Amino acid sequence: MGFQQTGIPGLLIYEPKVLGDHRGYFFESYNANTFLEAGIDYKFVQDNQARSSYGVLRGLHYQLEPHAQTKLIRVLEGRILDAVVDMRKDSPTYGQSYTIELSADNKLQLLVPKGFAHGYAVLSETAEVMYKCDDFYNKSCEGGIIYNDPALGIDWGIDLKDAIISEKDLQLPKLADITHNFVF
Ligand SMILES: Cc1cn([C@H]2C[C@H](O)[C@@H](COP(=O)(O)OP(=O)(O)O[C@H]3O[C@H](C)C(=O)[C@H](O)[C@H]3O)O2)c(=O)[nH]c1=O
Repeated sequence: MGFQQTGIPGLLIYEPKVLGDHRGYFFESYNANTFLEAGIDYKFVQDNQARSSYGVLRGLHYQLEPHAQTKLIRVLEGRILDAVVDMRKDSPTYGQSYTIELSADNKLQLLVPKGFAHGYAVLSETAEVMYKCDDFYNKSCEGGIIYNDPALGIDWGIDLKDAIISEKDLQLPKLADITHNFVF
């Protein structure tokens, strides 16, 4: 319960305190004071929610400054393989990817700071994903990395020949081919 390091600076797993009783359970899915007590101070301004079927793969996406986004991701229904890539040029873990299964059952959340590309693949029949962002959507600041970039070697947990991917995401570049200067 609480926050757990991932080995990548700033990328944290959060496990909420689940209060069960004879009716079911209750937990605070987000409480700013809980984060502040851990020295984590983000001002989330936008909540996103997406529903997908098995095999849908969204990402890997990021937004550049001045609209780079920190995200707090959780799953309301089903299971996903969540994946991030550290794109912070001055980071000791630049170019490293990290994956974790997030699900309605494990109730784990992933706190992804600005400077990461983010994506997920749906492992269950359907999945409902919700995430908080600390900056607003801005299409002109959007960027991304192709999901199967061999340099990242992400195992999405699904058979990629069955993956359901947007045309936009199929056109994304490899990390090595991204020329713009990341400003995070
Ligand atoms: C992200 C976003 C999208 N939209 C609109 C734009 C499109 O008309 C429609 C679907 O957008 P998109 O295909 O970019 O949705 P995803 O592929 O789920 O994108 C997300 O994928 C990965 C997992 C992420 O982490 C990002 O938050 C986000 O890029 O929603 C909005 O109106 N507001 C938004 O904040």
